[in-house]
Amino acid sequence: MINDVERVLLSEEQLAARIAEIGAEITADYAGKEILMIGVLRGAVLFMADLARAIKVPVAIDFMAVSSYGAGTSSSGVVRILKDLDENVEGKHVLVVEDIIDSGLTLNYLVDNLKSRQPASIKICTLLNKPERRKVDVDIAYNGFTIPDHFVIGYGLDYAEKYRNLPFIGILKPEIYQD
Ligand SMILES: O=P(O)(O)OC[C@H]1O[C@H](OP(=O)(O)OP(=O)(O)O)[C@H](O)[C@@H]1O
Ligand SMILES: Nc1nc2[nH]cnc2c(=O)[nH]1
Repeated sequence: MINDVERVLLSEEQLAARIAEIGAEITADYAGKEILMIGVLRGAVLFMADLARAIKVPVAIDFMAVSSYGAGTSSSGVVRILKDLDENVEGKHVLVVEDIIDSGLTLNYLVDNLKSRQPASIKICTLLNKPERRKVDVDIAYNGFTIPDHFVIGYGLDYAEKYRNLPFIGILKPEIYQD
């Protein structure tokens, strides 16, 4: 698995340090409130688990699964809800947690969908942001790292369901996906 990595973009230590910072920022911004964190399966799971523990106000957790990528490396633009929330978001302070925002198509669809359910507030937190590939505007409240346009894997992010358990964010060797 490690031999498929061209280079480490963000080390385990860099990820932990930045997540501690974002957690402190979110804790201050939501003082006196409760957060409903909505994780976008499956990539956001590792980030969400670490971020939740860095936040000191009460956090409830729910998940949505949407599909836009299949096994390829770019978004089709067609977003489907594969799993909806278990919680009602009406009147809640929703924090949508993503691993990466690339074209923005997934989040754009998801946020519109969630807004129609009348949360008290809705904000987006992403670990990684790839602005070079943006197709639609996304309003990001908390951004871990802005990264260049490489296909990255690890710390939740996959290629064809592999590499999610790498503890760092790495750049995948192009020959792995350019057959
Ligand atoms: O900004 P976009 O171009 O829409 O891309 C971002 C989306 O792509 C990835 O999900 P993916 O569909 O690969 O599913 P996964 O999280 O299960 O790996 C990522 O987790 C985001 O949800
Ligand atoms: N694994 C992975 N998924 C993505 N979805 C959008 N961009 C990326 C990326 O660079 N890596």
